[in-house]
Amino acid sequence: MTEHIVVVGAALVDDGRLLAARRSAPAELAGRWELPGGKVEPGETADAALVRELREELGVDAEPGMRVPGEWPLRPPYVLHVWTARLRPGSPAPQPLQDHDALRWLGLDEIWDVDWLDQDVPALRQTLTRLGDLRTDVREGPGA
Ligand SMILES: Nc1nc2c([nH]c(=O)n2[C@H]2C[C@H](O)[C@@H](COP(=O)(O)OP(=O)(O)OP(=O)(O)O)O2)c(=O)[nH]1
Repeated sequence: MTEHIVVVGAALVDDGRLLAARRSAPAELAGRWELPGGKVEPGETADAALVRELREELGVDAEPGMRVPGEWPLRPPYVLHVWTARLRPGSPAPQPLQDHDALRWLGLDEIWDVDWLDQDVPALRQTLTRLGDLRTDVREGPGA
């Protein structure tokens, strides 16, 4: 039986915008955009991993919200889970400290303006249906 290892991606929302992060490594992923996050460590809960990864990668103090239903396959043995998150009051603004070389806050009409990792596109589509205010008027994805 193949064990899945969960990668948590944060749908970090602030002021009606979603944060996208551009990967700086490894070479095959560099330049593509993703939800910030990372691997859940053994014995760690997903929401704890999310808070840890966002602190390490972005320097923010984040509060996890809800898990977006679904699981998206990445390179085996990894699978992507998405959680909504927001910045706690007083959190520093995100900076690309680790793993990323650019960040963008995307408004409603900008979600599909960046070159998301292919495997993130279905996860994002599902996430957008769960994001309340961000949902309205969002196009359905590349080619839609
Ligand atoms: N964080 C994140 N990783 C993603 C997404 N989509 C996607 O394919 N991945 C892949 C990239 C990596 O191969 C893997 C996550 O690894 P990572 O490098 O972000 O995780 P990490 O910080 O725990 O890494 P590590 O250096 O400790 O091994 O999942 C996504 O939306 N967010």
